[in-house]
Amino acid sequence: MSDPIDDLLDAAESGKSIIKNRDILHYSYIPDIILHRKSEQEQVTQSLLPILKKSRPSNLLVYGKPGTGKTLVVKKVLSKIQERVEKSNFPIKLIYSNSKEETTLYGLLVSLGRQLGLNEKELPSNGLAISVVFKRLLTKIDEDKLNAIFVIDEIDYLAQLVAKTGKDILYQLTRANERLTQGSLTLVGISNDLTFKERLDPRVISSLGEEEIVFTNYNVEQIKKILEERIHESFIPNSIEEPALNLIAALAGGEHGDARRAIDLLRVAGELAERQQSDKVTIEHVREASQKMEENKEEKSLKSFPLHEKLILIAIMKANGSSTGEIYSSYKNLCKAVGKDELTQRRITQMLSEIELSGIISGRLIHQGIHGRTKKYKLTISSEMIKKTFKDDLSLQDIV
Ligand SMILES: Nc1ncnc2c1ncn2[C@@H]1O[C@H](COP(=O)(O)OP(=O)(O)OP(=O)(O)O)[C@@H](O)[C@H]1O
Repeated sequence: MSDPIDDLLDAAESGKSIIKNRDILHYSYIPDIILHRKSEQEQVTQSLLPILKKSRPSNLLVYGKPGTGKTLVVKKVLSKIQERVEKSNFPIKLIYSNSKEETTLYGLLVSLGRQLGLNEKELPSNGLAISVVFKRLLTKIDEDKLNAIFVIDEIDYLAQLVAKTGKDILYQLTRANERLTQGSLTLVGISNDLTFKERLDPRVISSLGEEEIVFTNYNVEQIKKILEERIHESFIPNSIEEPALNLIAALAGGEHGDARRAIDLLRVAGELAERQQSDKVTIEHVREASQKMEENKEEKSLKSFPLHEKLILIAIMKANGSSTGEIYSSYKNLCKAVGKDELTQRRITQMLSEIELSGIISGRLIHQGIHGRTKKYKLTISSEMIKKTFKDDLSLQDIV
């Protein structure tokens, strides 16, 4: 009898492999050529260039929709500067951190501190006041006479973390130079939320946005060129059918030209083709990949909801298209079934609007004559998806 594991391993060893270098399809890969971003590369370089001349660059804000190459361009400019400063003995520190990878402001500051060279003893991973952590970062810059550039990716997320603690750390970061006697600190913020600035303190806006660069959206043709370049490096020749390539470009380029989505689609479609032992990626592989990615996204977003939001979603699933009042009574029953105290109707109404923003449900206002108006909600995803995802949740297993 054949062994199912051996069968698969044999197929993988002897079978067709159309992807010749998987790493090139990873989101962190920095390609040699960055297409369609000449002026953005020039602008970021111009802005950071003073550091090579031993003076402090202005703080910089880089904006643009997701997947428009912001991180890629900034990282590439930093690595080129790094190559050059390694040859000189001017103490420059280029530090990159992503706010989304840290759940607390403390964690983010510690990650910056570690990259500055502060160890656990000099900067413990917890237990200090934020102001003390911040002071230790500045003292390190000062004592070592460092010229530091802090790149903070997804800075809009940091702004949210800061808002939660009520500390004006962003303001302090942007104005750190006033507290340094030696060395300097420049802040480069990257944001894909174009409206995030509107929520900041005006003092922060003026110091953080000393310079601003906006990354425009890629169009479908540009996405196609980026894909062709990547395919050339990562796949064996002639392994992507032209209609498949066009479909990836159209799917990723349709909304706002998201190069990350395009490359992810390409990778997933390539993997599906390999798994099916096909020697070409076809339009069907791309469709399947797109569906799979969409499902993963929905599943991830469903899993991230807190318990009461999940209960609301189950309530809607049970009576799709029902009114706020009906959802509320069904939700109350579910709370009883899982042994949790119910929240107020007012809070649930508010939560419904928040969930609607995520796109998982959609609401429609219904006028009921003399009875006023109510909002009816329905799921935009399948109830199977909700069942499948929540079945893994011990506290929800019995009610889905
Ligand atoms: N012009 C380009 N040429 C080649 N690859 C690109 C280009 N622009 C983006 N990419 C690739 O697309 C992916 C997303 O790019 P990047 O991370 O820079 O986007 P971003 O604008 O920072 O997005 P986000 O705001 O979501 O972080 C990366 O894998 C990157 O290599």
